[in-house]
Amino acid sequence: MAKPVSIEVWNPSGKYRVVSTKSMPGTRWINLLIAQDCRVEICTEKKTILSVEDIVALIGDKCDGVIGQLTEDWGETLFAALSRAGGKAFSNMAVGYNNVDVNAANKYGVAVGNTPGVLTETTAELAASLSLAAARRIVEADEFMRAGLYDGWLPYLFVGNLLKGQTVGVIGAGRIGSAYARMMVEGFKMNLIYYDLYQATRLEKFVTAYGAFLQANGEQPVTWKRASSMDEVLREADVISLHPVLDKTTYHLINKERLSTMKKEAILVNCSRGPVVDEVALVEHLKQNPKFRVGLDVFEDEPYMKPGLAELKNAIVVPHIASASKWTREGMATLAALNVLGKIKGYPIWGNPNQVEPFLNENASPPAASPSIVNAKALGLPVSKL
Ligand SMILES: NC(=O)c1ccc[n+]([C@@H]2O[C@H](COP(=O)([O-])OP(=O)(O)OC[C@H]3O[C@@H](n4cnc5c(N)ncnc54)[C@H](O)[C@@H]3O)[C@@H](O)[C@H]2O)c1
Ligand SMILES: O=C(O)[C@H](O)CO
Repeated sequence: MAKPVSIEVWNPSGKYRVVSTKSMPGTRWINLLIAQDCRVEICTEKKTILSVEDIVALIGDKCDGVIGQLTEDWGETLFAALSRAGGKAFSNMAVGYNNVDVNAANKYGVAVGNTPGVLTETTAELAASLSLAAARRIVEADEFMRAGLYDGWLPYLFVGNLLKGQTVGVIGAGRIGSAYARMMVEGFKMNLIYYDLYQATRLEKFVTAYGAFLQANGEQPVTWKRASSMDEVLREADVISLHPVLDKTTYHLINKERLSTMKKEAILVNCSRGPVVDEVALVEHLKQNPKFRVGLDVFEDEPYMKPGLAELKNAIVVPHIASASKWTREGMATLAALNVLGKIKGYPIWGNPNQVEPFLNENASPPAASPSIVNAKALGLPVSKL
């Protein structure tokens, strides 16, 4: 028998029981659920990562839907428990859903939601911040200053890399990868090389138009290239940012062999998922190549770092905060709640998960749809014509 898990209850008399495994930013998501007759239960346990047993206890005997987190293991056990409790909806409060076994959800007929779009620019901004911080050695310089080591300007003090005119490489040019590419091209006049399974047509058009604008103004135009292999990006780019989904094809995409093909002074940024990089190989590479720098938001065994990483001056490490802006986190909570609510109410699925703005407008009621259900097709759920 699992021990009871502490909760906070909103609208106790609500007809539908919706559980959130964590407290989430803002109150709009709670109000939207209450307005549609939901009793909202929020887990208030102090520990950061809930176990499968904790979540089974939270689901209990009757539960219509759950909002969960990317740190939780949503597999056979949890979907079976949710299904037994009468639940038909689960949403991650995240766009990535590599922590969810979608086949298990399909088996129990549970819709799986995610939260695309609302975190695109926020995540791209953090990737750009890490790129700049690594290029200009901002964290090292900050530590030096605070340690009282600065005794006057010197020609060699914290010399880094100029981004203008260098090449930015993007692996996974989807929503976030494309937004990051635009920031680096437009903001720093970098040339672009990208690799994705699909052509990023809008991104290519943007760089072409921006290059023409620069040329018309007497400046060096920026260029773009769609690489035919990932290795081409690794060989040619000065700054490389990783933005693919994590799946079998991207696990350890960056390994010892591939690191050795990169420029000795390259910068590698990872704001996707930790296991996209073989972190042990990365630590070794950083030790052997002190001018190679990394900016990491995600780690292979979160919350842990592989031994040696924390001691390296050529690594900047932050705790998975790429989507951490107030607007984005409140929006993620809203989208996750509306995914669950939409399924409970029998609404159709929103037609375009890349355009979720109508759900985020605080001054209007959200559309009667679930914003993004990743297994809608597998479950045969109807798609909204709105
Ligand atoms: N660090 C964070 O806080 C944070 C925040 C948001 C998203 N993410 C991660 O970023 C990922 C991407 O998010 P998105 O909204 O841009 O998703 P997206 O689906 O729009 O983009 C992912 C891209 O990866 C490409 N891709 C898939 N397999 C590939 C492969 N083998 N090689 C090259 N490209 C491949 C896809 O074609 C797609 O264009 C999420 O799945 C999530 O894991 C992390
Ligand atoms: O996938 C996501 O949404 C992130 O990792 C959380 O910000």
